[in-house]
Amino acid sequence: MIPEKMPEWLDVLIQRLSGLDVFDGKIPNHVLVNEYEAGQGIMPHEDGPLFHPVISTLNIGSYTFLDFYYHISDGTSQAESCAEQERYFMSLFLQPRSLLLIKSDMYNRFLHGIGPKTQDVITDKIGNLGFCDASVGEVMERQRRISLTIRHVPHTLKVKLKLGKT
Ligand SMILES: O=C(O)CCC(=O)C(=O)O
Ligand SMILES: [Fe+2]
Repeated sequence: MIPEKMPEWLDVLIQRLSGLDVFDGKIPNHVLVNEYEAGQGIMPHEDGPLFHPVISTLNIGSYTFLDFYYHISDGTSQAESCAEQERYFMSLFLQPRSLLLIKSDMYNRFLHGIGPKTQDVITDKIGNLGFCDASVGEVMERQRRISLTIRHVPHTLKVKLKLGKT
């Protein structure tokens, strides 16, 4: 990764996050902005070793659900199946204006993804339901959502990127 100066509006957020001391004293240097219209999701994946050991996501706009799945190589009976549905572990309810931190087992042992849905029915498979403004059986409509995934990349190149005139 080639380092570039953060836009000021992101710098403000990064400073506030750094103050929470969730990055082990490091200053986050990588931000991914994703936009989802209702019905758009992201396939189950792992973020890999580059961003290990913690990723943080600020949720803006709509709520969504982040779904967790066993790795095929996990060694548990659920993981033996290749079918996504059977490898499903649980979901987290991501509320608007909330901050999500993924680390430890949730980073290492599970894939995460967002289903391409426009509507959700709240179930008891939601790990953080007790902390959310939602109850089992409730039906919710997804709207446009923007996520800022803020991470620290340990190894960056020591060159500056020059765009435009040479
Ligand atoms: O939008 C999100 O909350 C998840 C994004 C994500 O998992 C990723 O970009 O790796
Ligand atoms: Fe991810």
